[in-house]
Amino acid sequence: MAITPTQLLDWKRQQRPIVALTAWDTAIASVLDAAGVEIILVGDSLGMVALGYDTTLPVSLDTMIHHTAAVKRGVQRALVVCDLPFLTYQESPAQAMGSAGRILRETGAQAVKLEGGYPRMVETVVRLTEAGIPVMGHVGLTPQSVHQLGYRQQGQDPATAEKIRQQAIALAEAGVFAIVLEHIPGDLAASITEQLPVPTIGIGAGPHCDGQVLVTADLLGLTVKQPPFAPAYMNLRHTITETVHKFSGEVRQRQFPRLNH
Ligand SMILES: Nc1nc(=O)c2c([nH]1)NC[C@@H]1CN(c3ccc(C(=O)N[C@@H](CCC(=O)O)C(=O)O)cc3)CN21
Ligand SMILES: CC(C)C(=O)C(=O)O
Ligand SMILES: [Mg+2]
Repeated sequence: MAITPTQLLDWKRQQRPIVALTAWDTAIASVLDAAGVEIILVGDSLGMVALGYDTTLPVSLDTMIHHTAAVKRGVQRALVVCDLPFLTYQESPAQAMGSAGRILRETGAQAVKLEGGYPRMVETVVRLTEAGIPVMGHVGLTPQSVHQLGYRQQGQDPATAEKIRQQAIALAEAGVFAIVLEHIPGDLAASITEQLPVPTIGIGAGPHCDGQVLVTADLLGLTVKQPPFAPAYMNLRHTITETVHKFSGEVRQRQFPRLNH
């Protein structure tokens, strides 16, 4: 049975933590899905990790659709969420409807995610959810605003902390089924999590969110430069390097292929 946004709401009520990870291709998506991850996010961070850009801003809607369709083909159970990329939704609710509509129709993803909160995104979230499109919010460090915010932790002083809280409340009232809280103090995330009726999914937001998300390449130790809040659970760069060295050695010694290959 596929995971639904409604189910995740129940999980919050039952205080059952939600596991979310990113993917951008069929191979990794199918492994994450079989391993029991609840949410697979096709994050626009793929622009940085898979495509080598310095920021997420160059990622296009066509690129997100291309990768999300690949991810969806590898997934049976997890909820597949696609990031709306920079300037494909901020202009107007109508623009957001067009972009989200293409994502759902052309990829089979069940939901979209957008960055930002009150007042700009509220009307957009209302319109999308009224049209039957589940929306995930994202506040705190919003990487599409890197040229205003940098990649620093947000909400350190009481005024910006309060602004982030109000954005989260407004998004929940507008109808998001979950909200990503990125790179904010743990006590702020804990207090927002307690206050909101919808699940919070933290990244660099402490242990008291309803779920956690990481960029899978960070989790696996494949990223060149990890964000400070993203611990590598293994060193995949090292493992791949050793394996390639082993293969290279066998080719150069004419040990590969062996007769049984
Ligand atoms: N691989 C990867 N993982 C991520 O979590 C991620 C991306 N890419 N790309 C999109 C955004 C960018 N993220 C980042 C990137 C860097 C920092 C970071 O280094 N922060 C430092 C220094 C900030 C500064 O002053 O520039 C910090 O101490 O907060 C944080 C979040 C999170 N997101
Ligand atoms: C880090 C997550 C929340 C994200 O937005 C992304 O991967 O693009
Ligand atoms: Mg993103």
